[in-house]
Amino acid sequence: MSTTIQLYGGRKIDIKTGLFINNEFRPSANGSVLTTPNPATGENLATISAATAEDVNAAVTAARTAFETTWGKKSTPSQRCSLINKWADLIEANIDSLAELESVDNGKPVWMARDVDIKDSIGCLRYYAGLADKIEGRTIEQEDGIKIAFTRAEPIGVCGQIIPWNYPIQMFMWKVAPALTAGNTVVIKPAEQTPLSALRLAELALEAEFPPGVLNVVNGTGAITGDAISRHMDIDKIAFTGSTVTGRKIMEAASKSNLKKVTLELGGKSPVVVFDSVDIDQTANWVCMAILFNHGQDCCAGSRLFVQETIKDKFFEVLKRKIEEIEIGDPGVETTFMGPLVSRQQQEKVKKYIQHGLEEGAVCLTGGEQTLAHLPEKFKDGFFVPPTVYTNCKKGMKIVDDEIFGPVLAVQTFKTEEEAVQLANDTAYGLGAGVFSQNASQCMRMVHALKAGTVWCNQYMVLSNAVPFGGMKQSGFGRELGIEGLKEYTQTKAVHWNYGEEISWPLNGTNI
Ligand SMILES: NC(=O)C1=CN([C@@H]2O[C@H](COP(=O)(O)OP(=O)(O)OC[C@H]3O[C@@H](n4cnc5c(N)ncnc54)[C@H](O)[C@@H]3O)[C@@H](O)[C@H]2O)C=CC1
Ligand code: BAL
Repeated sequence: MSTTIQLYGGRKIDIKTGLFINNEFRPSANGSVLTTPNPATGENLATISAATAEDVNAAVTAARTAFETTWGKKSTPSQRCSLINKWADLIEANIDSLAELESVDNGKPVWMARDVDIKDSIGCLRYYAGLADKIEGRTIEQEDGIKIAFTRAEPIGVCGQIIPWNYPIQMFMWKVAPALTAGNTVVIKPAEQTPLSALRLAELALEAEFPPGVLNVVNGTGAITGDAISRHMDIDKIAFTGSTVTGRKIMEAASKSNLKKVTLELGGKSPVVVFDSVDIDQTANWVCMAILFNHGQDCCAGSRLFVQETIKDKFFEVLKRKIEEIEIGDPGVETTFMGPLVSRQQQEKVKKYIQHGLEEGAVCLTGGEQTLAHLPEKFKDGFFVPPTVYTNCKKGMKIVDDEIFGPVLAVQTFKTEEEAVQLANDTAYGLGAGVFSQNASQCMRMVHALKAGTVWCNQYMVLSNAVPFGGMKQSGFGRELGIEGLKEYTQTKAVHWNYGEEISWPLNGTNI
C-alpha cells in the first residue's frame, strides 16, 4: 500500500499509506481511511489508513511485547544510542524530500521545514541519543556498613503520544526521542491534517532496524484513534500537544481508565512586552518573528503585544512596514515567508477572529479582511490568510483573550512596568512570554514577574533541544526537551538494601 506524492519541481515521492504496527505497514482493521489535502491548492494529496480501536490494541500489544523483550528490558543504553543515531543519519540523508513532503502536507515554506523543523528534529534525536548512557539514579546513605538505599530511573513502559499538525516532524521527535532513549516503546498518533511525514519517518526507522514494536505509528482521527489511546488500559503514559479542550478530554480519559501518567503541552496567548529603551528596528523584527513564524500556528506565538506608550507611533510605523514586506505565496519557493494555513477549518477560524476584531472596535494597522489578490490562480482555493495587526485592543475582546493560532496580533499600550506585568499576566495561559528592554535589571525583574514556562529576553521563539519547554497555568504541565524532558519518560524506583542487619521475631519495642 503506497501512494505517489507530487513534491516541488516535478519531483515525486512514494509513501507507504498503512498503519505502522510491529514494523509492518498494514491497512486498518475495518478499512478506514482519511484524506489529506495540499493546503496551498486545496487539492487532495493522499488517502491513508486510519486506525480503529482494534488497530490501537494491536499497536499496544506490539509495543508491550517489545518493551518486555527487546527494547525496555533487554537493550543496553549504547544499543539504543546507536540505533537512534542511525535513524538520525537516515533522516539527514533524506532531508530534502522529507522537507518537501512536510511542506506540501502542512503548507509551511519548504526552507522552514528543512532548515528549522527537520534540522532541529535531527538534533533532538542526537541530543537524546547522547543521554542514553547518562540516565542515573542516586545513592542515599543509610546505616553505615549495614544498609544502603539507592534509586533507579526506569522506563515507564508503553507510551501513547498524540501530536498536532503545526510542527508534525518536530512534535514527533520531541516525544519519540526521549521516550525511546529511556527504554520505553511508543504508539504515536499524528494529527489527521498532517499524517504523511510520520509515515516516512516510520519507514526510515524500519531501515535503521529498530526491533519490531518499538515504534508504532497509528494515523487516524482524534475522536477514534486518539480516544482509544487515551482510554487504553495497557498504555502507561500519555503525552499530548494540542488544544486545551482536547487536553482536558485526554486527562479525563486517563483518570477514568488506568490512571496513566499524563503530560500536556497546551495552548497559549503569550505576551510580548516592549519597553521604550529598545532598538525599534531590531525589536520589530523579533515581534514579527513572534507572531508570524509558522504563520502564527504556534503554541507559544507572541500574539499579545504590549508597547510602551512613549514609542508607540514610531514602533507601529516600523512594524507595519516590516509586515507588509513579507513574501506570502508558494511554500515551495525559498524566499516565501508565509504559505497557507494548514486547513480550511483553521483558515475559517482565523478569518472569523479577524472579523471579530473589526466588530469589537480594534483598529486594523495592516491585513484585516483584505484578500491576497497577488496570489496566482493555482492557489485561489488555498488556505491563505493575510498577516493582521490590530491596535487599540483591550481585555474582553476575543482577539485578546482567545488563542487564535494564526497570524493575528492584538496590540495594547502601557505606561509603567507594573502595568505591563499586570496586563501580560492577565490570561489563563502561561506558555511563553517576551520582554524587550536595554535595561538588564528591568529584564530580570520581568523574568521574575512573568508567569510563563519560557521567558525570552530581547529575542523570541528561539528554542534549544537542551533547554526544557512547557507551560504554567492552563498551558499544561510536564516539560519537553532538555534533561527534564527525558525525566518525564522515566519513573523512580527506590531500593532499600540490607547487607548487615538481622532482626528478631516477633518485633517489639525492645528489639526494633
Ligand atoms: N498547543 C498547540 O501546539 C496546538 C494548539 N492547537 C489549538 O487547537 C485548535 C484546534 O486545533 P485541533 O487540530 O482541532 O486541535 P486538537 O487539540 O483537537 O488536535 C491535536 C491532536 O489531538 C487529537 N485529538 C483530537 N481530539 C481528541 C480526543 N478526543 N482524544 C484524543 N486525541 C484527540 C487530534 O487528532 C490531534 O492529533 C487550534 O486552532 C489551536 O488553537 C492546535 C494544534 C496545536
Ligand atoms: N513552538 C513550540 C511547539 C509548538 O508550537 O507546539
